Amino acid sequence: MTERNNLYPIFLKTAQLNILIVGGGNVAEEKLTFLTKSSPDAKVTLVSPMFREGTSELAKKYDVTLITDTYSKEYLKGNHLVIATTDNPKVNIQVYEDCRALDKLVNVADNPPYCDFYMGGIVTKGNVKVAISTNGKSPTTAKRLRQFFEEVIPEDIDEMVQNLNEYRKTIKGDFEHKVDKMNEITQKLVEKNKEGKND
Ligand SMILES: C[C@@]1(CC(=O)O)c2cc3[nH]c(cc4nc(cc5[nH]c(cc(n2)[C@H]1CCC(=O)O)[C@@](C)(CC(=O)O)[C@@H]5CCC(=O)O)C(CC(=O)O)=C4CCC(=O)O)c(CCC(=O)O)c3CC(=O)O
Ligand SMILES: NC(=O)C1=CN([C@@H]2O[C@H](COP(=O)(O)OP(=O)(O)OC[C@H]3O[C@@H](n4cnc5c(N)ncnc54)[C@H](O)[C@@H]3O)[C@@H](O)[C@H]2O)C=CC1
Repeated sequence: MTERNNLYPIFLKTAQLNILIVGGGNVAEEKLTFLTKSSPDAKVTLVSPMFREGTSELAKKYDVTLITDTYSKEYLKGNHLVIATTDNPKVNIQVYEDCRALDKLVNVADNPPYCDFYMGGIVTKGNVKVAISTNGKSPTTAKRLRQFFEEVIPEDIDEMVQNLNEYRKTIKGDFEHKVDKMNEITQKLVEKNKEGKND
């Protein structure tokens, strides 16, 4: 049987969660860059003996706290999600084990077996967000797909979402009637794609 991706994507309300990144090097900066690009309201703390200049810049721009120290278990307190990015595999695995013991979700960025979740490729257009994962098999494919969808999803998709949001408030009747109406007026979206037309 061919393999399939069994991961379940969820859309986290980052404004009401605390995220800890352990480490302050290239990988930490990459993860922080994509995290804040998608979720500028994310509350993030980094703990590391050293930080890159770009990381300090991001910390000034967003809700990011930098703690200059080596990792210890105490830093997990108050954090819901943890991402370990140090260049010391023993430290990363320690972070993983400490998190599992406390039922916190953890990602060891360079080590898929030690991830409860993966960071994905992300496209945001107004209220619409698309997240992409290759099941950890090819991050570069996730990046290319992200770039592809950034191109093909129209910039005005948010206008349609806003209009439909207004319209669904105006439909009278029971739930079933509303569902039928919403399905009816959005039917053309999928029909067009089936016929390969874009206008
Ligand atoms: C499993 C996962 C765990 C996680 O980090 O969450 C993971 C793991 C690893 N990444 C590695 C390398 C690279 N990662 C990228 C880029 C991204 N990686 C991201 C996610 C993930 N990376 C998760 C799986 C997601 C999925 O399911 O598809 C993205 C999508 C999101 C993000 O980083 O936030 C972001 C693109 C964002 C964007 O552009 O939109 C590039 C490309 C580049 O930078 O150009 C390279 C270099 C090329 C290469 O090596 O392929 C290595 C090898 C390290 C080594 O060789 O030692 C491992 C470890 C391994 O696979 O074993
Ligand atoms: N550079 C890359 O693009 C990739 C690197 N990797 C792997 O990921 C790991 C990290 O890579 P980089 O970020 O490039 O390394 P790096 O050397 O740039 O950063 C490592 C960071 O970890 C911090 N650190 C070390 N011990 C610590 C501790 N006890 N507590 C807290 N922080 C600590 C360091 O101060 C530094 O900020 C390496 O194992 C590397 O092989 C994996 C994928 C890609």
